[in-house]
Amino acid sequence: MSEDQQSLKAEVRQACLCQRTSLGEKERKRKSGIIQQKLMDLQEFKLAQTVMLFLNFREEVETTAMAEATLACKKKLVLPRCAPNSILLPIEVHDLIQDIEPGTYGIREPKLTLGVVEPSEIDLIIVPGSGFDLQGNRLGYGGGYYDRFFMLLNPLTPRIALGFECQVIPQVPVGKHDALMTMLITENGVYNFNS
Ligand SMILES: Nc1nc2c(c(=O)[nH]1)N(C=O)[C@@H](CNc1ccc(C(=O)N[C@@H](CCC(=O)O)C(=O)O)cc1)CN2
Ligand SMILES: Nc1ncnc2c1ncn2[C@@H]1O[C@H](COP(=O)(O)OP(=O)(O)OP(=O)(O)O)[C@@H](O)[C@H]1O
Repeated sequence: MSEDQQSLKAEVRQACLCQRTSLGEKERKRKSGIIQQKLMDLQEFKLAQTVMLFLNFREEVETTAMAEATLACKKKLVLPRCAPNSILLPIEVHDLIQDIEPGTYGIREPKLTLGVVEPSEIDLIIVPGSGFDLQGNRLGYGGGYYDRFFMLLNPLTPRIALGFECQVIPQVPVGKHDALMTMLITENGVYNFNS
C-alpha cells in the first residue's frame, strides 16, 4: 500500500472514529441492542453452527450480549486473538469469564491454552471496523489482521460488519488486500452487498 493511501486511510479513520466517540455511551448501548436484534434475526446467524464474533473495545458496537446469546443458542463461539505478524488466531470459547483475559491493545481475548479452530470450519464471521461505505468496503484499525484472516476462510462464509450509522461514509479508501463485506448492520438497517 502506498504511503499516500495509508495516510488517507488514517485520516478517514480518525474522522469516522470521532463520529463514533461523539455518540456517547448511552446511545451506543441503545444502538448496540438494536444491532444485536437485527443480527440474531438473520438466517445467516440462525443457520450458522460456528460463529466468529469479536469482543468490543473502545467505542465499538457492544458485542458481549451477542456472544452470550451465541453460546445460549448452543453454537460454537469463536473469538480472535492477536498474534505476531498481523495474525489473528480463531479460538473457541465456552465461558466468557473464565476463558477471557486482557490481551494485545487491552482487547478482551481468549486464552491461548484453549483450542484454535480450523478457519474453514467458521460458518459466519462478524467483523468490527472504524468506517464503512454502502458498496461493502470496510476500514479497520490499520493492523491488516482481518484482511489476512479472510483469505483463510471459505470464500462463501458470510462476512458481516457491525457499525453505527454515523460511521458510514460515501467512499472508504480501498487497498488491494481489502475484502468486501457481505453485509453491514447498523442501528438503521441491514445492508446486503451480496448481489
Ligand atoms: N474488538 C476488536 N477486536 C479486534 C480488532 C478490532 O478492530 N476490534 N481487530 C481488528 O483488526 C484486531 C486488533 N486490531 C488492532 C489494530 C490496531 C490497534 C491500535 O491500537 N492501533 C494504534 C495505532 C498503531 C499504529 O499507529 O501503527 C492506535 O489506534 O492507537 C488496535 C487493534 C483483532 N481484534
Ligand atoms: N492479505 C494481506 N497480505 C499482506 N498484507 C496485507 C494483507 N492485508 C492487509 N495487508 C497490509 O496490512 C497493512 C494494513 O492494512 P489495512 O490498512 O487495510 O488494515 P485494516 O483493514 O485497516 O486493519 P484490520 O483488518 O486489522 O482491521 C497494509 O500495509 C496492507 O497492505
